[in-house]
Amino acid sequence: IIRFFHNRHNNNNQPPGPTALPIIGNLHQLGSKPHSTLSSLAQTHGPLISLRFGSVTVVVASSPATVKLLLQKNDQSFANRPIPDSVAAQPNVQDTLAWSPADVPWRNRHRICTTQIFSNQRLDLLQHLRHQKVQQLLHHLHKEASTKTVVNIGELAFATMLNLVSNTVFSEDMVDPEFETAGELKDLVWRIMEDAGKVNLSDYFPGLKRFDLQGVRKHVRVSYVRLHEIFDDMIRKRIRKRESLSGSTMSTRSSFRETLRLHPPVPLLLPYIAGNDVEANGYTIHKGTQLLINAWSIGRNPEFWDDPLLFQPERFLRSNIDYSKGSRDFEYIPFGAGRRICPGLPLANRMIIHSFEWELPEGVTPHKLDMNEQYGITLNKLVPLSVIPFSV
Ligand code: HEM
Repeated sequence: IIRFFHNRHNNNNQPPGPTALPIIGNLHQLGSKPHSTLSSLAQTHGPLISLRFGSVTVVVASSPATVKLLLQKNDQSFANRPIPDSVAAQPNVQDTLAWSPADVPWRNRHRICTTQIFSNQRLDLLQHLRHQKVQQLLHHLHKEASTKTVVNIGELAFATMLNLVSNTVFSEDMVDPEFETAGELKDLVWRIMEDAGKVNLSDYFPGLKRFDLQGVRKHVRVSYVRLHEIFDDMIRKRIRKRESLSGSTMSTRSSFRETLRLHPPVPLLLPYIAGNDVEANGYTIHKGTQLLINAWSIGRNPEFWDDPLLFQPERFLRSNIDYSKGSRDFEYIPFGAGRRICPGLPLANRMIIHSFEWELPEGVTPHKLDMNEQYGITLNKLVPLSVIPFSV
């Protein structure tokens, strides 16, 4: 009760929002899809809203301009994250990059990630290890397949990547009426990726010295560039062929980006906490307030995206913006933004898993797939996708 009156007293100039009940605040309003509820509330109250989750005051930003203001202009004030009790209960939370305070050790570890672990050069060099892991995963899936027949991707998901892959490759692409034509593309991807993954390139490419790392790197990079060029070229041809751009295309890269726009695996990013009072849009975000960023809502905002609910990978090809690192104007932020942006982005961007062949279980057709979402810190499919892996 003291907290309730204390909070009411402190409400001065907070961003607007729905009325909060004593003790529970707005928790009863969130429902099973908070990202979607918060998006609707933003339509009523504006792009910066205040709520109370129990005794915690939370501000939610739902427009690119507010995200830019908070995570770029005021990035010092929002450098830290509140640690939820459920996370704090786990061992060594302070040692994880995601939840540690933005102090000098965090900065060093973040820098090591960017320069040593996820740099393009390092990712190129370690590609063969990732291939090995994929092979192990495939092996596991085959064993599963021989015993259980159907593999539940939902259960296997290591939250972000596999969800994303399952959303992109299975759900949206399979709905494409021209999906049959993907066979040719798959052969092509397979060939190029195999080239890129050859460990001992000297056997494969005469003239390349065994330990000529420079050459290996060059080749690997060239392979990726070639892959993307070929995708882009195929899509352009298709665009020319069919003046109307409805339906999906077969570009892996654009399909991944489009999937991330419509189904961002971390819909509210990870929470931030205000280190001091911050003025935004004429309101005050008080020190200690939690900040959520609704990336899900921003990706579906008709002000920034034409026909936002349609799955149209072509939109990324038509745009001149370089989306590989998010966007300058903050309308595309599936990896977050600002100083705590996801350091795994370069790895996620190139994890095109190409070794899988899948079938839907009998009686299931692409059009019947349920694309509804289930909320969690990572967004899952409400009905997990079941598929049968075969012939690798
Ligand atoms: C599709 C794949 C992925 C998506 C969509 C994704 C998304 C995100 C998002 C939204 C955040 C929070 C950013 C913010 O609060 O502004 C984040 C943080 C983080 N991600 Fe990722 N991520 C992906 C893959 C990866 C991978 C592959 C790694 C590492 C191997 C990784 C490591 C991290 C770490 C360490 C943080 C915390 C950064 C910090 O707070 O300093 N992520 N990610």
